[in-house]
Amino acid sequence: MASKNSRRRPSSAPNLTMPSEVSERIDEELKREAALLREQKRKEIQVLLLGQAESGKSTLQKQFQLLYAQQSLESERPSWRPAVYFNIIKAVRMILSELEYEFSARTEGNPYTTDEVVAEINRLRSALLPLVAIEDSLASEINGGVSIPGGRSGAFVRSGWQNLRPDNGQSVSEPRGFVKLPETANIAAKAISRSTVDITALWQHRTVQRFIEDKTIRLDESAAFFLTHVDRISEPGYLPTTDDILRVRLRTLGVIEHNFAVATGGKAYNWRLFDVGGARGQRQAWVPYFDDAVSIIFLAPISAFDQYLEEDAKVNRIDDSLQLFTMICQNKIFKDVHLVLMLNKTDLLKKKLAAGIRIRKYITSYSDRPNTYEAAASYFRSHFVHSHRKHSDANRSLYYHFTSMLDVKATQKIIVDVGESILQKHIKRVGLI
Ligand SMILES: Nc1nc2c(ncn2[C@@H]2O[C@H](COP(=O)(O)OP(=O)(O)OP(=O)(O)O)[C@@H](O)[C@H]2O)c(=O)[nH]1
Ligand SMILES: [Mg+2]
Repeated sequence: MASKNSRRRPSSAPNLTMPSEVSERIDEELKREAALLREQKRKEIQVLLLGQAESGKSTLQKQFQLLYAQQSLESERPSWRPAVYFNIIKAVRMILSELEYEFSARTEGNPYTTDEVVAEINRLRSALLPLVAIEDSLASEINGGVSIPGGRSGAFVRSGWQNLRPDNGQSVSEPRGFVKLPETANIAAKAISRSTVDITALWQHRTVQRFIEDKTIRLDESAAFFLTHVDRISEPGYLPTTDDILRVRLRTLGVIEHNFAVATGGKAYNWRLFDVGGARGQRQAWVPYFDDAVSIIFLAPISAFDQYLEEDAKVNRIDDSLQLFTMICQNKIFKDVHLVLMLNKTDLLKKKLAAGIRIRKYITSYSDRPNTYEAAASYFRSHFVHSHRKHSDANRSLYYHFTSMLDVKATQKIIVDVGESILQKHIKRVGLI
């Protein structure tokens, strides 16, 4: 009996029945495409690097690059020069503006803000003014002319930023490995070379050192390193060392994908690492990348107990990190994700504790626990582990590591270990496709 539908079809309607060999060919093609896609998925390992701003995500990505794509790091090395100059200029500007503020409210009898000190600093300020004036245009050159929504200033990186150099040609008279600097970076290089003595005098000034010690002046974490190495950096043929590259601070904007070909057990895998901007305003950009991730590496800087968010000065950075981690543990979309926690910046934590900074002053619940690295590391770890236990799917394990992202040897060992466990998870997962 004819169906209702076929009765309704007008007699002029085309006959959609295909010859069987055509339909078989299409079936074959579809199968081939599906098999190709499956094969591609089998080879592709997607990993998200998550964590608040300055937690060390981009530094971990650089360590992956150093381990699995040394060649590409070599070719990018010259691109980091403007960023190193930017880090130096920003630090000088921050020191000078903090000093200006402190001097405007100075009190009688303070040996660090006497008339003589003010006169010395003012002389340095005048000498360094042309250098500081370059900061914004250098940031804009590094950013490729794009500014951060919301008007926040500074330099950041986004996808493909290394190729934004307007001129990376090499002339025959220049030494091998030398790459022409973009215009403003070139001006910055010359200004730094001319100002090396004044930068060092400012940096080593007893008032500056004292204000840094008592946190009147707060600088980016790598500022001290670059200011101490300004002589080396101001040399004409300067090329950033690996240590310089690991220390450079540039904010990540949006999500940047990095690909690494890694051979394991005779098989080639394509690791797709997604490095995200960690500031609060950036976090909504993470969402589209959640679905296909086999693993999340979450970075929590445990040295940040005495620091507050740049986005919200009332929020302690460890609190923010823990809240963010809790949200990730709770999110059902991640219930089958391989979760790795890197309790990062342990070198800085040790340094702060050795300098006598007391955790209890910033985190009252730390109470009268010893102010030692072992006690602090275990305390912070237990908070993250507890949050995971409380909010995660019961079947999901948490793999954690204490890390210092500037230590190449130790970090690479961790990357290999973590990589193996992520690969196991991946194989388990694709086995089900
Ligand atoms: N001392 C020390 N510094 C670190 C460590 N990890 C990262 N840093 C430094 O901390 C700064 C911030 O690191 P990034 O990797 O840029 O931070 P991020 O998480 O990518 O930050 P956003 O891109 O803003 O989200 C850089 O200057 C790094 O050199 C660490 O373990 N120890
Ligand atoms: Mg980053």
